[in-house]
Amino acid sequence: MTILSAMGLSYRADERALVDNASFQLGEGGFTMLIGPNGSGKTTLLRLALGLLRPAAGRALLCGKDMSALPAAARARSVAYLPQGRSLAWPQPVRDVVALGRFAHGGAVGQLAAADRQAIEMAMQDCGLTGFENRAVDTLSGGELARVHIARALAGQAPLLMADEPIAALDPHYQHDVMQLFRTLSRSGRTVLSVVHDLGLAALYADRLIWMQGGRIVADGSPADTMTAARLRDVFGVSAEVRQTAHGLQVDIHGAA
Ligand SMILES: Nc1ncnc2c1ncn2[C@@H]1O[C@H](COP(=O)(O)OP(=O)(O)OP(=O)(O)O)[C@@H](O)[C@H]1O
Repeated sequence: MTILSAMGLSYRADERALVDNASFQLGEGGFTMLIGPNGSGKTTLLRLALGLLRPAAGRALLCGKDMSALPAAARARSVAYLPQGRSLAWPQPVRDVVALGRFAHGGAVGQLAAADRQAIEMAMQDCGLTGFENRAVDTLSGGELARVHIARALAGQAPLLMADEPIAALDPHYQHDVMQLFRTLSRSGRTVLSVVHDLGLAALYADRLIWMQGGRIVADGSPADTMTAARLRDVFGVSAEVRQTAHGLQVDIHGAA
């Protein structure tokens, strides 16, 4: 079953094509990563696919329905979106911020049902936040706060998770932890699409890589099929070695090409 269908999406600003005729489909389950250099259009494509930007051409369908026509609450129950720029100015406790992820289910803070509380506890546990529940979010480190945002997105238990650089602030342990968590979620039927900059993690954890360059999708397939030294040179301008090891596909970046 197709969960998300992006068909010929294009977006222009300042007389420039930021996304140009991009098409992809996501089925049930699977961990897909959107990769590409800075400014290649990944965030813009995510926002188009979510119906948050109006395309110059093309359509985005969620389970066959036009994404932009869906009421906000229905969309939030179907898609958890973890945007790139995240800030929290107020000193709320961690648990209350994670609870915001239940809002689309009617679970406002202060009137949470048992199912809401269970989803919140599970999301905090999955993100390594046990013991942080009552900490004010303005006292957290950047990495701890990033995990709170991920937990908030997970608490909604939406079938589709779209995340924009969710692990940028995390140390290697938590980067792997979150990638492993996303993979586990995708194995249990949730569809995960994430922008990731770390090509080593992309090679190790993704089922599928969608490569962007200059606003266009230039490759789409498994890491084994698409992650080649030639493509890394072409798309990212780096000299790299890609090899299959006992731990999976490994990418060694030697430097700028
Ligand atoms: N509203 C806008 N008006 C003009 N230019 C824009 C607008 N939104 C994005 N851009 C430009 O479009 C290009 C693509 O931006 P986008 O954020 O989609 O890239 P990205 O691949 O997500 O980049 P990064 O990896 O740096 O986060 C960038 O050059 C950006 O400056």
